[in-house]
Amino acid sequence: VDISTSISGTTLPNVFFNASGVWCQHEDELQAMVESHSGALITKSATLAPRQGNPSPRYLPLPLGSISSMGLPNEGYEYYLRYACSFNYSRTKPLFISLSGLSLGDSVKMVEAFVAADLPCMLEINFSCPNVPGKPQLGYDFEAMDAALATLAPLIKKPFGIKLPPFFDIAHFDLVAAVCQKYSNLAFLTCVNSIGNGLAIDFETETALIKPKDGYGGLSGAMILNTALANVNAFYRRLPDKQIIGVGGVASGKEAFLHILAGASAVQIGTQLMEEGPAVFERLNKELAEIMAAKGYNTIEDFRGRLKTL
Ligand SMILES: O=C(O)c1[nH]c(=O)[nH]c(=O)c1I
Repeated sequence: VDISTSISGTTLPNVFFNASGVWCQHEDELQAMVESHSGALITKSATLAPRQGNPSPRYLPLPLGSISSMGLPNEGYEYYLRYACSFNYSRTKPLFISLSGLSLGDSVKMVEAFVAADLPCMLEINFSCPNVPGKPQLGYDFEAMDAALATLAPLIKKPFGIKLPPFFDIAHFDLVAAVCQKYSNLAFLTCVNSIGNGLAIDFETETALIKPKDGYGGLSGAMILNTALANVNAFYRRLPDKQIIGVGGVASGKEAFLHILAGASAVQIGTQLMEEGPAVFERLNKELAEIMAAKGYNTIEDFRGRLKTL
């Protein structure tokens, strides 16, 4: 995502954009993203049919991040296909489309429609929605993930990416990387989705904070930064021919710097965008540029992936 941004005189690639799900369900939100200082934008994960999602309260900020169980509310893939057809690709910033089929058959139908439209937007196939009651997420079923990629990668033909859940076992990093390596047009991995099925409880009322699923929801924000950095770096080390988009716990230029040091080529913002609004992107670009200047780095490639170990 090298939409360059000129901060303090230097032109830097603008590596920031929204995490799918935040500020991207409706056209007015997407327009606010276009007008923001983000380097790109991505739509809310789409299903075949529109969905209301789970009952509210379904998102809440927490002291160290947030908990959410939205339940895949979206306008249906045709809404985002129309948006992608009318998007001005020459004048704006790169557009990513997130698809999250409730079945492989649904994903195939949505992918076929986007492929038929032959648009410059980039597909990010979501393998990791943790909040659809009764639907275990694909990201934790490695055979099903492999089968889905075996079907979808040849259909998509062009470069595309997948949104992965966090993994917590070295053997899982190895297994998932081995699956991803098989698909040459799988160009990027977005790591990580929320840490699924956490539980936030109100001490006074002794009640779960969010309504869906007895209060179980995805954990995001500061509390998942170190898990996100580990996943970005694990796949960066294992998949040198692919790019990693880092997401999880980025609230300032500092966490963005750490994601890039771990290997990220771009950085998505979720909870902090939810809390601060699209103005967050101007601040993040400025802070990252200041950190780079202070450390003597001129470009992202001067430090991307250069994490040292002891
Ligand atoms: O509940 C959601 O809509 C949701 N929530 C998440 O935390 N990740 C996802 O990929 C999705 I699709």
